[in-house]
Amino acid sequence: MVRSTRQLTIVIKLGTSSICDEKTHEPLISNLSLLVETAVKLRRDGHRVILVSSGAIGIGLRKLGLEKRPKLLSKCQAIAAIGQCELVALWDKLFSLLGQPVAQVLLTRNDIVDRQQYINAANTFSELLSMGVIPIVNENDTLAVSEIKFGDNDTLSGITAGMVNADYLFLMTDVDCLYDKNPRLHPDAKPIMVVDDVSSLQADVSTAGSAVGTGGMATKLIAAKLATSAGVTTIITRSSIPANIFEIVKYCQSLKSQSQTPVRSSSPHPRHPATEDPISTDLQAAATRLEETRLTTSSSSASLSAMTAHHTVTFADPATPVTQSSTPTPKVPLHTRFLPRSKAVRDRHFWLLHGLKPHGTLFIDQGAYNALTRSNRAGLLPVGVVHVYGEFHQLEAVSLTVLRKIVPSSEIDAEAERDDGSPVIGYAVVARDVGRAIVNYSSAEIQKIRGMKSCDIKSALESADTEYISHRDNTAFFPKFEHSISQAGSVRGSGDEE
Ligand SMILES: Nc1ncnc2c1ncn2[C@@H]1O[C@H](COP(=O)(O)OP(=O)(O)O)[C@@H](O)[C@H]1O
Ligand SMILES: N[C@@H](CCC(=O)OP(=O)(O)O)C(=O)O
Repeated sequence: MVRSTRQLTIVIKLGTSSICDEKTHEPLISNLSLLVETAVKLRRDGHRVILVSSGAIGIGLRKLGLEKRPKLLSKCQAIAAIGQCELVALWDKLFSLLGQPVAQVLLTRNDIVDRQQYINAANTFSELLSMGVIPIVNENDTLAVSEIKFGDNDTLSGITAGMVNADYLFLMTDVDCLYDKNPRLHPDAKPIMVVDDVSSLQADVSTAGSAVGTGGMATKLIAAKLATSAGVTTIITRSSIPANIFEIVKYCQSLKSQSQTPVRSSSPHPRHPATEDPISTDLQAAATRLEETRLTTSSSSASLSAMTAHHTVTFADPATPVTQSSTPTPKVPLHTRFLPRSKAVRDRHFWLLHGLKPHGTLFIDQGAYNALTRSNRAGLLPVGVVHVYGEFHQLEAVSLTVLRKIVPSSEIDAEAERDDGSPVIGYAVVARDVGRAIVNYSSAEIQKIRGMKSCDIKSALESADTEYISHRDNTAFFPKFEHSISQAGSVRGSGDEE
C-alpha cells in the first residue's frame, strides 16, 4: 500500500509492447490484469489514476488477422478505430470485474491548441477523477494526421500529466529502465537510475524499440522532459510487474519527505528545505544516486528480465558529485527516476509551451529575451525582433528563438542547393529555442516593423492596435537550463536582409 498524507495523481502510460504480443498481436491478458489490479489498489488507497493506453492499432491488426501495419494512412486509421473499440471494451471488462468505472478520452493535438478546449479537457479529467473514475486516454488515431498528431502516446502522456498537475508519470514499457544504450542491441548497456536534467542526459536512444512500439526511448525522454518541467516526477520502468509502482512511489515519497524535513541547526539562519536550495538538491540527488547504485545490485532481480538480468552495474554521471549517505538502502525495483523541476511550469504557461503548435519563428535578440524573462516581465516589442521565419497570422503561435549567430550557408556547405538545383542563398542560424508566443501581428506585418521603435509602428502599418508583438501573458519560456542545445538550421532567404 502507498501510504501518503495526501492524495496523489498518478498517470500510467502503457505502450503497445506491453499490451499485445510483438508478433501475434494477441493481447497480453496477464499484463493487463495485473495493471488493473494495481490501478484499482491505488484508487482504493485514495489516489487519482489516469491510464494512457496504446494498443489500438496492435489489437486492430489482431482482430483483422493482419501481420503488420499497412502503409496507407486511411487503412491504419480504420484499423485503429476497430482496435480502439476492442481495447476499451477489454479494459472496461477487466476494471468492471473489480467494480472500477472507467472512461474513454480520445485526444488529438488540435483539440488542445485552442485554449478553451484545453481547459475543457482539463475540466473533464478533473470531474472524472473526482467521481473516482479512471480515464483511459489514447490519441484519436481516426482523426489524427501528421499535422495534428501528438505522434506517440509518450508525448500524449507527458501532456496529460502536465494538464492534470500530476505527481507521477509512469512510462511502463518492455525494459526495466533507461540505459546508456539500447539493451536489446547492447548486452553491456548500463542502467541510468536518476536524471535531474533531461537536456544534459548522455544516453543513446536513437535505435528503434519493439516492433509494435512507435517512439522507442527517444519519445519517453521527450515525455519526461515535458512532465518534469511541469513538476511531475517521471519514472520509466518495466510494465510486466505493475505492482512495482507501489514500491517506487513509496520510495520517492520517502525521499521527498526526507528532503522536506527542516534540518535542525544551531545556525542562527533558518535552513530551507532541500528542494528550495539548488546546492542541497544536487547533493540530495547525488546521495540518492549512490543509494540506488547499491540497491540495483541487491534488489532488482525480481524485475530483471532474462535479457537484462546480468546488469548489476549502475550508471552515474561522472560529472555529478556523489556524496556518501548513511540512509539505509531501501529495496526498490529497478527504474529510472526523472526529478521534477522545482519551479514547475503549470496551467497557462504549460499550455503555451506544450499545447500550442508553432506556425513560424521569431528570432529575438538577447536584450528582448532578458526583458521578457526578468521577474517584472515585459511584453515583446518590435525592437527586439531581428528576424521572422515562416508564415503565420495574427493570434497564431510562434516559437521564440534567441539568435546567436548567422553564418552564410556557403561557409557551411558550399554545395548547398535547392531541390530544383539552384544554389541556396541564405544563412545557417545558430540559435536557441527559448519559448512560445501568441502574436498580435501576422508574419508579413512583423517583417515590416521588426527592429522598429513602438512609436513608428503606426506609420509602417495600416492599422496598429498595440505596440506589443506579443503581450507578456501570451509568452512563456522554457526553464533556463532546459533550452534545447544550439541548433543549426538553414533559413532559405533572399540573402539581402542581414
Ligand atoms: N537507451 C535505451 N534504453 C532502454 N531502451 C532503449 C534505449 N534505446 C532504445 N531502446 C528501446 O526502446 C524500447 C521501448 O520503446 P517502445 O518499443 O516504443 O516501447 P513502448 O511500446 O512501451 O512505448 C525498448 O524495448 C528498447 O529496445
Ligand atoms: N495510438 C496508437 C499508439 C501509438 C503509440 O505511441 O504507441 P507506443 O509507442 O507503443 O506507446 C495506438 O493506440 O495504437
